[in-house]
Amino acid sequence: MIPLMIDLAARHVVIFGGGAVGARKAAFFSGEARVTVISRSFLPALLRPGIERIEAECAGMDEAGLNHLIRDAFLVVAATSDPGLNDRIGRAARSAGALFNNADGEAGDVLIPSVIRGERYLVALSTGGASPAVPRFLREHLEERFPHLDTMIGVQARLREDLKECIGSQEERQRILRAVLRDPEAWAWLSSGEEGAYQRIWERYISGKDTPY
Ligand SMILES: C[C@@]1(CC(=O)O)c2cc3[nH]c(cc4nc(cc5[nH]c(cc(n2)[C@H]1CCC(=O)O)[C@@](C)(CC(=O)O)[C@@H]5CCC(=O)O)C(CC(=O)O)=C4CCC(=O)O)c(CCC(=O)O)c3CC(=O)O
Ligand SMILES: NC(=O)C1=CN([C@@H]2O[C@H](COP(=O)(O)OP(=O)(O)OC[C@H]3O[C@@H](n4cnc5c(N)ncnc54)[C@H](O)[C@@H]3O)[C@@H](O)[C@H]2O)C=CC1
Repeated sequence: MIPLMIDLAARHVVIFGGGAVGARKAAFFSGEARVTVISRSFLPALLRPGIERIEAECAGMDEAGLNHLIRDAFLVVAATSDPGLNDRIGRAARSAGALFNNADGEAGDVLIPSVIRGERYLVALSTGGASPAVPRFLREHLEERFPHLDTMIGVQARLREDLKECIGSQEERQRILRAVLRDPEAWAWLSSGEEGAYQRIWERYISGKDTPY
């Protein structure tokens, strides 16, 4: 499997199963795609505008019934508690040419990763299905460890432009950018905002006498 970033605006994502897993997948997609959840019951988290719901018992549904429900889907997610049903949904999705993610049953052709997203970055973590607790653990660890990552990216972006004006050697510029990333104090300064942190970093690494890198 390989990671891709896909623009789902105006795409239709059809999710089977209105439990905790179906609700999590719906929240994941509903910021961007049109989302329909099909289930015989729905958790309260799914009872909100922006998510279309179809109440249906799918166990006895024939292929034609399933095909009708996914007819214009770009991606189909099976998140019912019945792996046999999930696998049938997967076969229908494949024959309709839609991508398929299976929350429980035979693996589909799409896995949903843990995602850490800021204004200027996106990290997706996966174990390929081996241990879903690990991507979540890593997400929580990284969120806690780097609460100001967006600010650091802003500082780095500005620094790399400004360094081009005053330092001719690319190797030297690279060394400074990397030294800032490894400097615990630089990370601590970020909590006071981008401007203040930038000034202190500039002073330490460029205009000041102290060049610790
Ligand atoms: C294969 C995959 C299919 C798919 O859904 O795409 C899948 C499958 C299964 N997960 C199960 C259980 C758990 N899933 C989580 C958490 C997440 N699971 C997610 C993805 C995936 N889960 C895909 C592979 C991802 C990968 O590894 O790369 C995340 C990343 C994204 C998301 O779902 O939103 C999200 C974290 C989001 C976040 O918080 O950042 C936790 C942890 C927890 O919640 O604390 C547990 C309990 C602990 C455990 O069992 O590990 C079970 C039932 C096992 C059983 O019956 O015991 C199955 C079915 C099976 O294994 O057959
Ligand atoms: N992929 C993942 O990240 C995870 C997957 N799982 C697995 O995913 C499955 C779903 O988990 P939960 O949401 O916690 O289960 P749940 O039991 O809370 O929800 C299942 C949903 O599917 C619906 N459903 C079941 N059979 C149906 C049918 N015949 N027709 C229509 N709707 C039907 C139910 O009404 C319910 O809304 C479980 O098998 C679980 O082991 C569990 C944890 C994480």
